[in-house]
Amino acid sequence: MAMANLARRKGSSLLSSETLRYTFSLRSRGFASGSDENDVVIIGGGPGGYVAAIKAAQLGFKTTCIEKRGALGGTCLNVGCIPSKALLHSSHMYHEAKHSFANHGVKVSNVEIDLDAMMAQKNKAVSNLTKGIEGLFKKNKGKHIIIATGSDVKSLPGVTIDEKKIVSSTGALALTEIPKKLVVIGAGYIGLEMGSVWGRIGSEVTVVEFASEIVPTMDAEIRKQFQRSLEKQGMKFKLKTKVVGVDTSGDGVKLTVEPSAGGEQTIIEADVVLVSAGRTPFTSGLNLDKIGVETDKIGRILVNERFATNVSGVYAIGDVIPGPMLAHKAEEDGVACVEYLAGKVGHVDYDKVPGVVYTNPEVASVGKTEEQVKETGVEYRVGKFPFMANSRAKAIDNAEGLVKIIAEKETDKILGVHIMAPNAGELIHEAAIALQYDASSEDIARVCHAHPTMSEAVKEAAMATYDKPIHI
Ligand SMILES: Cc1cc2nc3c(=O)[nH]c(=O)nc-3n(C[C@H](O)[C@H](O)[C@H](O)COP(=O)(O)OP(=O)(O)OC[C@H]3O[C@@H](n4cnc5c(N)ncnc54)[C@H](O)[C@@H]3O)c2cc1C
Ligand SMILES: NC(=O)c1ccc[n+]([C@@H]2O[C@H](COP(=O)([O-])OP(=O)(O)OC[C@H]3O[C@@H](n4cnc5c(N)ncnc54)[C@H](O)[C@@H]3O)[C@@H](O)[C@H]2O)c1
Repeated sequence: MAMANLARRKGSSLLSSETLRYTFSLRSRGFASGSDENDVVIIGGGPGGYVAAIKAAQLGFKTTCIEKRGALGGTCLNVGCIPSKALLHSSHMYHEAKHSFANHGVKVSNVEIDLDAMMAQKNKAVSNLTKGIEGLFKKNKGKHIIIATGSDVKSLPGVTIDEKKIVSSTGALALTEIPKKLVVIGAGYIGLEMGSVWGRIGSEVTVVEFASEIVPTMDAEIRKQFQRSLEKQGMKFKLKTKVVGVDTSGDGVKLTVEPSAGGEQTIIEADVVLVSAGRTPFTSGLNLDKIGVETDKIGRILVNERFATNVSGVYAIGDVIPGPMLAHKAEEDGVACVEYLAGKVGHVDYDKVPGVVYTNPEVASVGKTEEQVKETGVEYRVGKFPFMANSRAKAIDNAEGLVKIIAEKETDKILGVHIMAPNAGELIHEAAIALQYDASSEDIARVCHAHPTMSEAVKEAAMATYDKPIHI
């Protein structure tokens, strides 16, 4: 019986070029069955790699996964999606207990944070899930080797990450004390999520952002409301500002900042600084230049629609190639890539990958922003519905946010959906399906939605797009 073969490599020395050459030779052999060789070797056990490995085994390939970390799951499970969502949930519960329970007639006194317990709960979630993948590997038999080396934190000139005073997201997920003053560099996904975690449990959070707005990729109207909401929660923003120097010689950190366009410098003091100004593809140690794999200016491996690089037999998926740096996108890449290898047709549409910022409220979107639609020159309609007019949101006293739908004027085909709500990350999937199947706003509006649910706001926004809503 074929057993799961999990080859792990610890330490910083990554895959040798020898292993990559080995991968080519396997591909050129055309996945001959009955041999002791692997059909598919996958480098990296993150969401891209481990999902590709499972799919490859399901499709009958002899597969091996090579992972340098001591656990599977990659950035996402070990130091990304999962631990951050664990801390977001714990800190949210604390915040609710302190600020919202009383409104619901629930009296609590002495609400306190036990940071060790909070971190232990996060660590438990991570280890359960990473072990779970090993279970999935065994269940799917076969030798599994996953390839997809993911991404790493993008460093900033003159800012050295020590994971103590100057931390990346990895350090921010494991602080042993609540910093009095946290400065976040970059108002993107990581900055706003981790800023929320520490802000909720007591840190004074200042976010320094180079651009003139937070999450520059977000629909502008939603973004403005989102920023106001975060400001109400106490987060401070310094937009159009860049960090030009960092001094860690004293007890804390002194950051020198100046306007992005240049100008007068000021000093911001912090106990901890989080560097969250983007991530960069991770290909260190792969000797890509030696084997001639083409990359773009920022180091992303270039692939065709079948995930093949310019070097025969070499494929790439996930954060290491162009496209949204998201776990679910990496998973879709993994499945599609292996399906192509099996002679089937794979499918990933990068224009329909949902994105979610897991703050409170959450902000979720799929498809185009209004600004992007405008740029295409297509005539469009916008329908909106505020949660203030949604009965479930009112019943639970959490009615911040809205649903916004953008549809082509002539055909009513939905082009983009943007939701700000406590559970926007769940609500967005109705819209993702609608976009995938080229639905019109009327299609959504005519589907019976259960009452009372937050999803009714999606239906009402759809009604507002092609006609009129009922409840406003
Ligand atoms: C703090 C944080 C929060 C995030 N939250 C979310 C979220 O909520 N939702 C979401 O969709 N995305 C989130 N992301 C992004 C998500 O983690 C990535 O998009 C996703 O992990 C990419 O998957 P991947 O398989 O391409 O790469 P990775 O998950 O980075 O996995 C690559 C793996 O390859 C291994 N590796 C690298 N080189 C070698 C080598 N030479 N040999 C062997 N192994 C190697 C690495 O050790 C790593 O385990 C978050 C990221 C961070 C940092
Ligand atoms: N909820 C999620 O799905 C989730 C959560 C965390 C991370 N991620 C993924 O991880 C990736 C990396 O996250 P991130 O927050 O580091 O990147 P990001 O791309 O989301 O945001 C980076 C921000 O930093 C700003 N910036 C860049 N250089 C700067 C500088 N020198 N000074 C000040 N600001 C600067 C950018 O304008 C941008 O707003 C994200 O793109 C996302 O794909 C996703």
